[in-house]
Amino acid sequence: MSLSIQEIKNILREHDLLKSINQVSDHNFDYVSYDSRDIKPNTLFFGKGNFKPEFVTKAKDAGATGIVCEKHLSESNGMNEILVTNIQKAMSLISAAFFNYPQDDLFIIAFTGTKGKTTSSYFTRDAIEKATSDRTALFSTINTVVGNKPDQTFKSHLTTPESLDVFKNMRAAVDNGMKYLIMEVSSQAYLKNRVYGLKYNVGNFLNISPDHIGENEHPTFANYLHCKEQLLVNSHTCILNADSDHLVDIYYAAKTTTDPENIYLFGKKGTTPQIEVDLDFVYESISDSLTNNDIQLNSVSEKAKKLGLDGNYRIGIPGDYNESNATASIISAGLAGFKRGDMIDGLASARIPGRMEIFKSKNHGNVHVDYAHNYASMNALLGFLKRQDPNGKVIVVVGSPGNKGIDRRKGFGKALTQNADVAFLTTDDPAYEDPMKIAKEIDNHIDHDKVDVHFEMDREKAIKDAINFGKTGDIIVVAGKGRDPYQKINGVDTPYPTDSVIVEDYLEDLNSNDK
Ligand SMILES: CC(=O)N[C@H]1[C@@H](OP(=O)(O)OP(=O)(O)OC[C@H]2O[C@@H](n3ccc(=O)[nH]c3=O)[C@H](O)[C@@H]2O)O[C@H](CO)[C@@H](O)[C@@H]1O[C@H](C)C(=O)N[C@@H](C)C(=O)N[C@H](CCC(=O)O)C(=O)O
Ligand SMILES: Nc1ncnc2c1ncn2[C@@H]1O[C@H](COP(=O)(O)OP(=O)(O)OP(=O)(O)O)[C@@H](O)[C@H]1O
Repeated sequence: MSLSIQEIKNILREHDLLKSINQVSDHNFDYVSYDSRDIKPNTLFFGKGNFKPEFVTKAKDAGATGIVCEKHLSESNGMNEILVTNIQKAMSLISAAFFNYPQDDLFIIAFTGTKGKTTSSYFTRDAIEKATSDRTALFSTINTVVGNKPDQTFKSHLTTPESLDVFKNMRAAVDNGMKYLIMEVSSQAYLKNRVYGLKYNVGNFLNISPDHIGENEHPTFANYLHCKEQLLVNSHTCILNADSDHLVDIYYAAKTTTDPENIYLFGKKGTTPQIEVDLDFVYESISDSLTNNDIQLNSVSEKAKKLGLDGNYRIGIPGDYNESNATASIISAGLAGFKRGDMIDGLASARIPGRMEIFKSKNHGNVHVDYAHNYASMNALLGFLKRQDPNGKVIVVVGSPGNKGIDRRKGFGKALTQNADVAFLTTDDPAYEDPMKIAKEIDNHIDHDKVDVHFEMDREKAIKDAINFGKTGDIIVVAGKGRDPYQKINGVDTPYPTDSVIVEDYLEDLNSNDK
């Protein structure tokens, strides 16, 4: 891979991003990086975000010969300096060119939404994996998969990576023989231009509710919605959940760049969308249990009928909200050319790490480990579990993160009051805040006539206490972290065994002791 200064100049001019170039030599760059700890000879270094001038010196000393940034720095004297009006946009466009536009060789299905991005991405990959002969890459919050060898699957740091990593990972995927890519696109990715210039074959809008608003995230809900809608503006074909809030706004965002003939709306049977546009697909819940869901999908419009997707589908994990996630996945796969028969087995056996994992105990009720970590997901999860088993007590272990999503504290208080009998408030990525202070803020929003509240900041102990509290028939929910292997404490990712492992190990002990 290599890229010349002339090519960079052309790209930046075309996109009106170039301020000036101070060219000291005429050569090609052989490597690109935004991190001074990852430099090779002849690197083009991107000075982005909260970077410090000393990182430029470090990069130069390590072999960087060019820098792209927004302001001149004396530390870059002697380097080829490219000044731009927007570093994030420039980095995305230059990275796509450096990695030789790998997106052109992938059929890309993208998902956005407040909830269900990871689930729908896994559903889609599992559904088509066999039919693609294992040639489906995945960029998800949990794992990044760029090939089939063990070292080609690795843990993700962000839901949607930095643009340079997006294109680097896509190049790896193409070189490893991947033909399809399923990716999650966060609103933050648009706010930070991590996918600037990228187009998707199919873009899904799952749902929207207030989240990720506050310091370091979105300034307002309007900005959050706007950022999410950019996925549709950049998709050749759009799939919209017609049961989503703000549907009119979302539909018109899709229509600005996509012919309505290439917009597919789906909804649950019996609900009336807030828009006077006919649905293309309707799904009906046939059964939802604690082990799986069955749905019937019916095409309504002529264009939907052509996809040949009608029929019954079993979904491998429980949660009635997963019916809409799976419907989006099925239509996405249909638009990629797959038929019902290609995907029914994969969808029926789909599993998502840390989402709706159920662990059975002999005498303490069943334990559900799930990633629910805001009002919408907690309410959907607890509501579903209560409908399944209305007689047991609902016992919930939950915390709320520090320095972000402050609104979640109120949301958890509300969801617990509506659905829970007992809450064990604990620690969840406290960052630079005191976890007890966060727990007290959740508690301020709980109605104590309805919920019995316990405080235990050691998360592992809180989980064990909640299990011990449970009796046969009770529903124990460990929410918010799933198989997340860290607690983010004071800027450090502190290793944590994961909720799932703690529950599994503890129940193994209890079950072998309990008669
Ligand atoms: C607000 C935001 O988007 N921040 C991201 C951004 O930070 P940043 O550009 O300021 O980078 P930084 O880590 O402060 O460091 C500054 C620069 O100096 C460089 N550096 C640093 C140290 C050094 O020795 N040398 C050096 O060159 C770094 O590589 C970086 O380029 O770039 C970093 C990677 O370079 C990300 O880790 C960081 O995400 C933060 C940690 C984060 O948590 N973001 C969340 C809000 C997020 O993006 N979440 C969404 C999901 C939301 C959802 O669920 O919908 C996501 O897509 O993951
Ligand atoms: N369509 C949905 N509506 C409401 N809740 C959902 C939906 N899909 C999943 N959930 C709940 O939200 C949790 C997170 O789901 P998932 O990881 O798929 O969402 P996500 O959009 O990737 O979330 P995040 O952006 O927080 O990483 C699940 O564990 C489940 O409790």
